[in-house]
Amino acid sequence: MENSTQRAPEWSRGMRAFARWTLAMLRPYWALCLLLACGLLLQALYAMLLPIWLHRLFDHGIAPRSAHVVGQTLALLTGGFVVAACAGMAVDAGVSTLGPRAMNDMRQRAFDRLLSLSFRHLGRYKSTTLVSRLTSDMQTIESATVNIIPSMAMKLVMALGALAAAITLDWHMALATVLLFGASLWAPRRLAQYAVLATHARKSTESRLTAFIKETIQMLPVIRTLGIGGHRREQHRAHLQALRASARRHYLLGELTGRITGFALSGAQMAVIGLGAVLALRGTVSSGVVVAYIGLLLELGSAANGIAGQLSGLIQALSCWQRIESLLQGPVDAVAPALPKPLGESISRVSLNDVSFSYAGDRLNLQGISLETPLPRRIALVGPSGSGKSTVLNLLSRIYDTTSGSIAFDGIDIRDLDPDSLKSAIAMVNQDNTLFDGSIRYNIRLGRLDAGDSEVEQAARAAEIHDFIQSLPQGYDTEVGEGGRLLSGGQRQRIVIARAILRDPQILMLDEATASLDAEAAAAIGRTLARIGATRTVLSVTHRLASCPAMDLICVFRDGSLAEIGTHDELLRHRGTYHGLWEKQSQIEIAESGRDVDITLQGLRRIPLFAAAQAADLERIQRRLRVVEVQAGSVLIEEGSRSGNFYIIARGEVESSVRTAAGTARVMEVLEIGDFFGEFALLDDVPHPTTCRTRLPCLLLTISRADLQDIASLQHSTAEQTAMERAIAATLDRRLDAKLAQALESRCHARPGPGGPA
Ligand SMILES: Nc1ncnc2c1ncn2[C@@H]1O[C@H](COP(=O)(O)OP(=O)(O)OP(=O)(O)O)[C@@H](O)[C@H]1O
Repeated sequence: MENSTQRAPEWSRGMRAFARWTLAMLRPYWALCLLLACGLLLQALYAMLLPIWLHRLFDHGIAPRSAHVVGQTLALLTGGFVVAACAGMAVDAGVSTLGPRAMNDMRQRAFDRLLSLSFRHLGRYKSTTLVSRLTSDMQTIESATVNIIPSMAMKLVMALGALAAAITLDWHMALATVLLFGASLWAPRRLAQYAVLATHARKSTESRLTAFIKETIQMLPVIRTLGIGGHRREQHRAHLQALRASARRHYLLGELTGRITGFALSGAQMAVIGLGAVLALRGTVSSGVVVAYIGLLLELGSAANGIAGQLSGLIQALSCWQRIESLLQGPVDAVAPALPKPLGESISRVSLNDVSFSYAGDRLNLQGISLETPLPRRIALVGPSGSGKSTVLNLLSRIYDTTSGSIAFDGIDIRDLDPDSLKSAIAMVNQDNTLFDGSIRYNIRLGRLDAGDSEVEQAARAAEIHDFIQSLPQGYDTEVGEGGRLLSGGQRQRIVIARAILRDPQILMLDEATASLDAEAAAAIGRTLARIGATRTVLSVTHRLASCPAMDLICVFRDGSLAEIGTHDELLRHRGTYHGLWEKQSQIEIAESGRDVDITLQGLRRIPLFAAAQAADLERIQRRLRVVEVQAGSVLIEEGSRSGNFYIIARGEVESSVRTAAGTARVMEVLEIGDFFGEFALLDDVPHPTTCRTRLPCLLLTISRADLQDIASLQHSTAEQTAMERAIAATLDRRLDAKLAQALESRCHARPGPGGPA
C-alpha cells in the first residue's frame, strides 16, 4: 500500500515528462499533427452538436409537428455524421502514418546511443533485458502512441464537447453529471494503482522467464552434458508458478478496476437520467432535453470508460519509456574530443602513466600501472587469471577509459586522439570468435568496410583460410549461420584473423587468441599469428609462456599491478613471479602438432606428492602418463567422489569449486598450466573435496589411481599413506580454505605413523 501511494506522485511526474517527450518526438511532424488535431476537433464538434440537434428534433420538430425543422435537423444529423466519420478515418490514417514514423526515429536514436554507451553501464543489464528494452518495450510505447494516446485524446475532446453541450441544455443536470462522473472515476483509483503495480510485477516475472529460457537454449549442450535437465525443468516450473501468480493478480485487478468503474459510471448515468425525469415531471426541462441527455450520457459514459480502461496501457507505456530512458541516459565511454588529433602513420612509443581502473567503481581492477616502451615491439602480458592483462588491452584500445592516470601513443593522450584513427591502428583477436550472421566475405570485410574483393581474398590467404573457403560450393558467399555455427572453431578464428589482417593494424592485440580452440587448431593458428605478428607491434596476453623467450618485452601482472617487467632472461635472473611460472611450465612440452605432451622428471619432482618418490618410480609415472584432450565445461572430478585420476595441466584452465549450502558452486581456485589436481585419487576412503571442471579446452597428462598406487614408493603403508596425506594437505592448504585442510590434518594426527604425528 505504501508503495503504491509513494508511487503516485512519481507517476504524475513521470507522466508529465512522458508528455513532454511525446511532444518533442512529434515536433518534426507538426503539419501532420495539425491535421490530426483538426480531425479530432471535427469529431468532438459532432459529439457536442449531436445532443443539441436531438433536442431540436424532439422539442422543435416532432412535438410541434414541424416537417421543415424535422427535415432540416435530419439533414444536419446526416451531414454531421458523414463529416465526423470522414474526420475519424482521416485521423486513423494520420495516426498510422505518424506513429510508426515517430517510433522509428526513437528506435534509431536508441540504437545509435546503444552503440556508444559505456560497457560499465551496459554491464548492469542482462542481455535479455537489453533486448526487451529495445524491442518489446518499444512495441508497448508504439502501441501507446498509435492507439492509446490518439484514442484517449479523441475521447477526452469528445467528452469535453459533450459536456459543453450538456451545459447549454440544462446546467442542473450538467452539474450532477460532472459530480457523479467525477466520483465514479475517482472512487476506484487506489485499485487502479494496484492494477498497474500488478502489471509491472507481471512484466518483471515475464522478463525473468524469458532470460531463463534464453539461457537454457544457449546452454543446452552443457545442460545435456551435465545431465541437469531435471533441475532446469524444476526451475522452469518455479518460474511458471511465479508467472501464474502474477498473471492472475494482473488480470483480476485489471478486470475488477474496469468492472467497478463501469458499475459506478452506469450508476451515475441512471442517477442523472432519474434527475432528468424528475425535472421533466416538474416541468423544469422538456422531454426533448431528457432524450438528448440520454444520448449525451451514453457518449460521456463510453468516453470516460474508455479513458479509464486505457489509463493502465498508458501507464505501462510510461514505465517502458522510463526503463528505456534510464538505459539510454547512461554514460558514454570513450567520448570523442572536441578537436581530435590524428594518430601518426607509424606509432613509435606507448606510455602508461600511473594508470588505475575499476570496472564497477567498487574496487580497483588495475592500479598504478606505469610503463613506457618504444614500438614496434612484441610484448607479452602474462600473469595469473584475473590479474588484469585483458583490462590493459581494453584500456589501450579505449574500450574503457582509465579511472585515473593516462595512456599515450607518441606522447598524445588517447583521449585527445581521433577515435577512428585509433581504432583503425588496432586490431584485436581474442578467444571469442563468434561471427556475424552473413557471408564469409561480409565477415572478413567488417575489418575495413571499403576493402575490395581482392583485398578480402588476400587477407584470407594470409590467414590461411582461402583454400578452405574456395573449396566451399558458395565460396566467399557461403553463409556462416548464427554466430558462425556452420563453421568449426578454428575456421571461425581464421576468419577473425583475416578480418584483423584486412585492417593492416599497426598494433595487433592477441588475447588468448587460441585458448578456445582444440590443441591442433591452436598450434596451427598460433604459427599463423606468429608469422603475421613478426612485422608489427604485438601485444599478446598469454598463459602459455613457451612463446615468451621470443618476445621483446614481458609484463608480468599480479592482482591488478605490474609486478615485473623485462626480457625473458632478465626476468629469469630476477627469480620472481615469472621465474616461478616458467619453472612450472617449462618442464611441460607440447609438440608442434599440438597433441603430444611430455613432462620432465624434474617437473614431476616439483609436485609435492612425488617429491620423495624414487627416481625409478618417477620414470614409471612418466611412462604411464597419458595425454587427454578435454573440451571446455567437462567435469573431470565430482565433489564427494572416491575415485578418479590424477591430472597435470599442459594447456587450458580448470576451476576447482565446492558446493555451498545454497547448492551453488563456489570457485575456490583456477588451476593453470603446470598445476595439478586429483591428488585424492591416492587416498583410501577420502571423498574428493572439490569439483574440477575445465574452463577452456584442455590438454592434460593423466594417470589412473590404480597405476599410481601400483608404483612402489607410493604404495600406501600406513606411514606412507600418512606422509602422502600430509603432502596433499599441504597442497590443499594452498588451494582451499583452511577448514578443509585442517580436516585432513586431523586425519593424519589421528593415525600415528612410525615417526608419530608431525
Ligand atoms: N566486464 C567486467 N566487469 C567487471 N569486472 C571485470 C570485468 N572484466 C574483468 N573484470 C575483473 O577485472 C579483473 C581483471 O580481469 P582481466 O580480465 O583483465 O584479467 P586477466 O588477467 O586478463 O584474466 P584471464 O587471464 O583469466 O583472462 C578480474 O578481477 C575480473 O574479475
